Amino acid sequence: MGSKNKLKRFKENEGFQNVLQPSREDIKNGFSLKGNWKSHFGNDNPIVLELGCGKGEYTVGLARRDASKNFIGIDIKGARLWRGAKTALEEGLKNVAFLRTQIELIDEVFAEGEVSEIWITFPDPQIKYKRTKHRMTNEAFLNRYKYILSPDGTVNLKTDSEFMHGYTLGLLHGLGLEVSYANHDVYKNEGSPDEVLGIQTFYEKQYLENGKPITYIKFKVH
Ligand SMILES: C[S@@+](CC[C@H](N)C(=O)[O-])C[C@H]1O[C@@H](n2cnc3c(N)ncnc32)[C@H](O)[C@@H]1O
Repeated sequence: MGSKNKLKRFKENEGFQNVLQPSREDIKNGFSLKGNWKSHFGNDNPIVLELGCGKGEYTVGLARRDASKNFIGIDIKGARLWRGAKTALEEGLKNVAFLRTQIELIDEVFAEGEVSEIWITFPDPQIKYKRTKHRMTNEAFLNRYKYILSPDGTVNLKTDSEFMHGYTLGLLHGLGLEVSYANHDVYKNEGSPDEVLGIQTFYEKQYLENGKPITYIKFKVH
């Protein structure tokens, strides 16, 4: 995408009421919506997050299917999440928001137990050892998810990366955490939930065109 187009999207994001772009200072000084997301949505419905949402296919796709929950897509790239925000506005989806921030700050933007479910969709696997700290299912991230999730909250990981799939299963096993469901090729091996098969992301479509198997794990962190 050209820089002119990006700038146009950044400008539009500023006017979208479903896009929140707190500065690092806003967050460090005590983010106003932390523990108070119901004031943004005007209801107390369960909150579901999509982390590293890109264009927000899961945020929008799940929101279309379930009006009884609120969905928040989080990504640092404003020009990408613009796509999901624009679609949600065009379709009048009131249960959608996008938050432009670092996932590392997640426990500063949501209060303890404020979130009911997390989707991690096609994260960069960060295979190199020195990149371990950026891997979105490492132990430090799992601890952040544990803090913001309600006691029966769940995490969903959908990825093309066999490395990420195996790494996460191994880590969960080592930590004694419950894996509710795992599938290493969701379109070949039956049994995945409808929302796993029925919503495809931008990256996923590219991986599918190249014949890569798509994996899925549903797990708990408490
Ligand atoms: C491989 S893309 C996947 C995007 C989308 N989920 C999809 O499947 O099409 C990973 C996304 O995660 C975002 N991301 C990676 N690390 C992040 C971080 N620490 N905080 C916020 N966003 C991050 C990137 O900006 C990128 O949009």
